[in-house]
Amino acid sequence: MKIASIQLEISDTESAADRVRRVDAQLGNLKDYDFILLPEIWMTGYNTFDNYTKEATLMDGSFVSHFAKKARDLNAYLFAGSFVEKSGNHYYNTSILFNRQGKLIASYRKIHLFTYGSKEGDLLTRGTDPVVIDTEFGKVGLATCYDLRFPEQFRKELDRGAKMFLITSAWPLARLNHWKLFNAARAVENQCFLVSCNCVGTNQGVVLGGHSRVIDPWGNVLATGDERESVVIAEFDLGSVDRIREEFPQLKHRVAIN
Ligand SMILES: NC(=O)CCC(=O)C(=O)O
Repeated sequence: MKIASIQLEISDTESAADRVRRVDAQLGNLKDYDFILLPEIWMTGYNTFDNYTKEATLMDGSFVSHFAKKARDLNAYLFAGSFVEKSGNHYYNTSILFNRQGKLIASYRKIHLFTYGSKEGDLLTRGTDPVVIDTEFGKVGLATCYDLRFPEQFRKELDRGAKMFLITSAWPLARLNHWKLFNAARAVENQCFLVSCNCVGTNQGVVLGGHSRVIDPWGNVLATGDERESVVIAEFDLGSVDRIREEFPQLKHRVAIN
């Protein structure tokens, strides 16, 4: 399975339309990938809270239809990162996954909204449902940035059959050590592959941390970005998850603790 994580630069000077054009150009260069990822609220810029309600779109709006077509053109699973979704009087941080035919096969509303120096929790409604979706390679669990700090969400996804986690993020450089730690911990404790997509650049004074990761169930970093815009790529066999879990059956040794 070939995977590409587009570690996008976010700046306050680029318009959303220009950023979409730039992403389209990057996608155009990614031939023969099975999974492609984009970061969290990348079109608006995660920290540009004043634009959240202005730029919010419906689930059947232009953001979704645009990337449905891209997935079809690329013949790839496209995890298009997240956008501000408007639904009735509520706004959500919603990530979306398309299959190779451009069908929207999963949408996930961020459960753990970030409130530490962030207006996300004031502006948005939190999601309630962890998401795991079947793909031709196996089951995949979705999560968004701050969710990484909450292992119980990933355990729930494991219990629903996840063999790989896809993470969309706008995680700052200030807590890069936590980012690296949680990326590895969620992979190792659940014996899953984990692929993350973070932003770089400076958005509303927040320096974003990059270091998008591809991590195997042993915690080995198969690929990583640095603090510059790049496409992080890796190739691995998701079938190896079953072999690793057989060889080192840690998940069979769980004890229900009340
Ligand atoms: N976008 C986010 O959820 C940021 C999370 C973060 O900065 C942290 O957990 O630290």
